Amino acid sequence: MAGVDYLADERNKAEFDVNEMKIVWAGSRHAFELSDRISRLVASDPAFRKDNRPMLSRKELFKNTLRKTAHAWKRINELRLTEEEANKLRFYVDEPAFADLHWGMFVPAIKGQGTDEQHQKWLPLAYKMQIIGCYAQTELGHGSNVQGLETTATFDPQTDEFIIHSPTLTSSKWWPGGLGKVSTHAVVYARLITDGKDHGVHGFIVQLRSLDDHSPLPGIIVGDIGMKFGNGAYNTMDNGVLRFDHVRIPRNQMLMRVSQVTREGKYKQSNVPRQLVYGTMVYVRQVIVSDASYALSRAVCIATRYSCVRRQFGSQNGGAETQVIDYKTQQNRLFPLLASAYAFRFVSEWLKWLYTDVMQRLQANDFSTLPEAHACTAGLKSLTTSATADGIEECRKLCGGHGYLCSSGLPELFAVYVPACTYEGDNTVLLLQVARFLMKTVSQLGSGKKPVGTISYMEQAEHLMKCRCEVQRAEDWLKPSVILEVFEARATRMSVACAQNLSKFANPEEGFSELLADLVEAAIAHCQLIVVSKFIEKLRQDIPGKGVKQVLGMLCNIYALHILHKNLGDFVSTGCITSKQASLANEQLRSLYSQVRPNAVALVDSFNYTDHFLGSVLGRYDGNVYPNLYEEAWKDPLNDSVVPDGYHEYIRPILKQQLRTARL
Ligand SMILES: CCCCCCCCCC/C=C\CCC/C=C/C(=O)SCCNC(=O)CCNC(=O)[C@H](O)C(C)(C)COP(=O)(O)OP(=O)(O)OC[C@H]1O[C@@H](n2cnc3c(N)ncnc32)[C@H](O)[C@@H]1OP(=O)(O)O
Ligand SMILES: Cc1cc2nc3c(=O)[nH]c(=O)nc-3n(C[C@H](O)[C@H](O)[C@H](O)COP(=O)(O)OP(=O)(O)OC[C@H]3O[C@@H](n4cnc5c(N)ncnc54)[C@H](O)[C@@H]3O)c2cc1C
Repeated sequence: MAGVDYLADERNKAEFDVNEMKIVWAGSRHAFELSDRISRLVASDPAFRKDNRPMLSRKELFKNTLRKTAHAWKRINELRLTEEEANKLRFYVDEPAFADLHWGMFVPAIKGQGTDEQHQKWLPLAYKMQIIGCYAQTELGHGSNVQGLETTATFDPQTDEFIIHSPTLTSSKWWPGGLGKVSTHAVVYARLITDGKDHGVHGFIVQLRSLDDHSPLPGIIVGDIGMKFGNGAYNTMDNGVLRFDHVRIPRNQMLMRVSQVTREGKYKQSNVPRQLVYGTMVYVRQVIVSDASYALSRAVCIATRYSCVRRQFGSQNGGAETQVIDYKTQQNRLFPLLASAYAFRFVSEWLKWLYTDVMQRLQANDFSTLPEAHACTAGLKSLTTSATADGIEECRKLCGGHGYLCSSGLPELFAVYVPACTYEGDNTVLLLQVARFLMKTVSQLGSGKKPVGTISYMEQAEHLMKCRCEVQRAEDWLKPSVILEVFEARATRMSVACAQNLSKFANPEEGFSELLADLVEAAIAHCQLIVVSKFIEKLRQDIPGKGVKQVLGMLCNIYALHILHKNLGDFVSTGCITSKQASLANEQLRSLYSQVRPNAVALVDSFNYTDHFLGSVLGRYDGNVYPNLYEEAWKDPLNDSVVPDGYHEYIRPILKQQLRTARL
């Protein structure tokens, strides 16, 4: 029945002001209004339809993405959208496309690594999309090990040019999004060679295709790397392969903010750290943390609404069966994910602030916070994307069999999302960067160098190494100071244990290699502490709206206690808590699930997702799942005819044969 809200009872149970929570989730009233307006704009435009994606062939899918991207660009210009609005529009269109890399990596790479002159030349062209660019770093042979890249950029002083060359098969650029079929230009990372000397990896702007007919320029071989995981999903993106055969570019197309090559071929370094060459990755990792909260919240929204609609067992006297959300097992799987979505949202807001702060400092030649920004973006990218990928799959399972249908939206969400664990740095490799940062910090304790920012808790290392958790009753676990101290103690003890074990090796690098698995765990403990502490910090702010702060407090405690429960081995073995305190934490967790239960649907409504964006029959706002699931099935092309194509060739002969056998 149209217009009936099957989730109305659930919505009536809410104990907080949903409209105020929507503003908290969005970040501000301005962000909420903008998001709300743009998401409706996209949802109401038939050109942005996306429910047919799983049915399309790769070619159809890709052309469809080109059409949508062109339509989005047209609307952005017609409506004179601001950069913020245009980014939101692309977000709600919800289809990975070359434009993500153009705006998300090509433009930031030029901004971050180019000189003022290079900005003046290239940015206006890129802003108007008169050129389209991608970020060509990874090669067939090397992705994680950026210093191992093989592409060369050799300076030719005769002609004042660089010669870009792919000396081996493994030096072929491989993976860059937007490269395969669309980009006219790329920021290419290559080893800079002047006068026979290798100066390591630097960025260069290289034109790949003609601006007249789109054909590859001489010396360039370029194409798509082929079909990826899942139908539809990330196959809207033309991840590409690229080879150079002595391609010449003018000297002024080397991005020269960090280092320069003079007309005479002299290599000079500016007064800035060479790691700024990696700056675009720091920027995107920060964006990816924010994306994690959105992807996880989508899956959680679908699973929560459907868990309220779905009933199994427990009917008494012919009454309704139990809503599956009322099973404690369902709550124990779902509510920590709901809490994680909020936790990741808040930590990503903080990370955005950190990134902006670092950028402002860099402008003033203050590079002191760069290592911490690198560790935080790398670590949180790793933590949040791994948890989100696992969380989406868990949400699929929480929806039982129907979760496996494409119309649930979950298979595609999972397939699109999982590469986030790999791109912008493999998650394990990134955690090892955090571990290096931690080991450096521990080694400097007592040297007079004060740990600052997210690592400042290590200043109390002496106390944290021996403190005892004061929890005696389950309610004691609700105290933020208790949770913080326990997480700080665990992180400190795990890092210090690694450092002590490292010191037993004569060769530190050998020790690091041997202890990789422990180091990764110490890094995770540190990152989880950051997420918990930023959630607690958020709750210290003034948060208006009836019941909003209270319900966020419940989610914060669920996030922390669930992490504690899942990592009991760490907490107990490092002596941070006793097994009795662990069981009290579990008791408190169960009680928190009961408190959150009536608020569950309202908490996912607060994400303010349109049905278009969710793209899920199971997650529909009105909860009217079954008739729509039924209707959706009939739309499958297999149901276009009653007797399937192939019946006469393949089914009938078998049946006839069986008939003959049966007669015998
Ligand atoms: C608002 C607009 C929104 C638009 C949309 C945005 C789109 C974004 C959404 C994303 C969605 C989809 C797009 C996917 C696109 C994917 C793109 C890519 O994958 S691009 C390729 C990414 N590649 C990697 O991430 C490679 C991973 N490897 C590395 O980063 C490094 O090489 C690393 C970290 C492993 C270092 O290795 P190594 O030990 O060899 O390091 P070095 O010797 O080079 O340096 C050591 C030294 O430097 C410090 N360091 C390292 N990295 C950084 C950094 N990034 N910043 C600052 N400092 C860094 C390191 O800590 C060491 O310091 P030290 O003091 O010496 O210990
Ligand atoms: C969908 C997608 C989009 C992408 N888009 C782009 C793009 O636009 N531009 C671009 O340049 N690149 C892009 N990439 C490439 C991406 O950045 C790399 O794939 C990523 O950095 C991982 O590197 P790798 O493939 O070399 O993995 P590898 O490093 O080969 O990893 C393989 C395994 O080895 C392990 N490993 C590697 N090194 C270590 C170590 N030191 N210690 C312990 N374990 C280790 C890893 O944990 C992993 O398990 C994209 C990739 C994907 C999947």
